[in-house]
Amino acid sequence: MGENLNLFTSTQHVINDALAKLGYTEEMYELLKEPVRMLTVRIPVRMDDGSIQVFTGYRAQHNDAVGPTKGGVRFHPEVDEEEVKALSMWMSLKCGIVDLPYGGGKGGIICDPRTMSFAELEKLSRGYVRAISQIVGPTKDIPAPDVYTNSQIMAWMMDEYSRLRENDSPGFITGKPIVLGGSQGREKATAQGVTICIEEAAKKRNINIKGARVVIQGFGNAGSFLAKFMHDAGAKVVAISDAHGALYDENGLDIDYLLDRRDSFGTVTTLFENTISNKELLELECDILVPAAISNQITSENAHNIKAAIVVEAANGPTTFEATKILSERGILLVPDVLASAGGVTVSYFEWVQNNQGYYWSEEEVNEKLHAKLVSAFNNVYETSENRRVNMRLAAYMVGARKMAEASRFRGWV
Ligand SMILES: NC(=O)C1=CN([C@@H]2O[C@H](COP(=O)(O)OP(=O)(O)OC[C@H]3O[C@@H](n4cnc5c(N)ncnc54)[C@H](O)[C@@H]3O)[C@@H](O)[C@H]2O)C=CC1
Ligand SMILES: O=C(O)CCC(=O)C(=O)O
Repeated sequence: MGENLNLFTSTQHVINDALAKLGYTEEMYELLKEPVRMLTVRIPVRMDDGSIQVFTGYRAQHNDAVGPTKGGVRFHPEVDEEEVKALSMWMSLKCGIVDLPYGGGKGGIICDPRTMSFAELEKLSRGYVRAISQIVGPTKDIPAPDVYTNSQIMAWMMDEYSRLRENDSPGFITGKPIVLGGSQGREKATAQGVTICIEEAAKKRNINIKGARVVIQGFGNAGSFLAKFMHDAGAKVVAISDAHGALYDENGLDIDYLLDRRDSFGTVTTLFENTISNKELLELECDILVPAAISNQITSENAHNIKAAIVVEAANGPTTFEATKILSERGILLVPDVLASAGGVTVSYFEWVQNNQGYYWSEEEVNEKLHAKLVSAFNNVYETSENRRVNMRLAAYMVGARKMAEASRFRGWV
């Protein structure tokens, strides 16, 4: 039988293992094995040429025992229902790992924003909010940015929701522009969280970040800010990539120049002639490898060829479960997505808290609180992995699942 590349069913396997290790019954797995709610919507948009295009969108809410559900909205041509379900389950785990009062949610629209005008994107964003408005809200389910969505799209969505409710509702969505109630530090938060995990993982492997060779797949929100943080910390970022290819320089790339030249979709390699493939990038000699783009990048086919000592997953689902096993057996320290990429939702939570209280914090305050949460989460997962003799992914699932399982039990659901 071939490798399981289905993100949803492979996630179910690990949740099942995690719950069994924690001593929960089969009934708890029955509850947590898929989202409690899944809405599919069709959104008609009048395009600039006068034609009508009907887009398909989703919103999945995995488990709301702990509190309202929370998670980003992805605009991408390859969005599908099972992927959105898996992404919502990972959000529940992330919120458990960093101890936020949320369950997991996630949304997506099948579209390619790179080929759409500003006006078309605005209509699509507003249409999506109208279509899902019954099941979302500041105390129900709070969206945020993800792949190919940004603060402008969050602003349109917040405005549409506020108009529908006839109430200014900044707490409906996070990742907003600062002037509309966004939080200091949210834009860079995912990369900050990944950086904190890299620092903690490097300590465990006695790697000095200064001078360490770092390879990053993806140069969007997560990847590009991470490249900057690593560069500023004295690491040598030897390769980065986008959807079109990768750039490699064994002496280190000029990150400030690349940041200056990348477009709003995280594309920069098209400006260069000398590129390598994303596949080659993953197998480069380096100390730290960070997949920060899309899912299913490290599989049983290339896991044996990964040269990094540490793999830190900024992206959601970049490593298959079979590849996780191979990397762990090879002694590579894998920091899983549900931990490494939790910086984004952590600062989204801070944004929501600030919106609810109407009082705003400085960037230093946000970063300090983020640092404390991520260091504690990393060490909790690492210790669980050591003490229970399980790999870091299973350990993270154990830590993440416990809170929602307990909340579900206390509510009398199981
Ligand atoms: N933005 C956030 O706050 C968070 C993002 N993430 C995850 O991080 C990953 C990246 O997200 P963002 O940086 O926000 O997205 P983004 O839209 O800002 O950037 C995506 C990057 O991935 C590249 N890419 C797209 N398709 C690719 C392909 N087939 N092969 C190689 N590269 C490709 C794009 O060219 C771009 O550089 C995703 O898996 C996302 O779910 C996770 C937690 C929070
Ligand atoms: O900021 C958020 O609420 C969610 C971010 C997200 O979608 C993710 O962590 O995958």
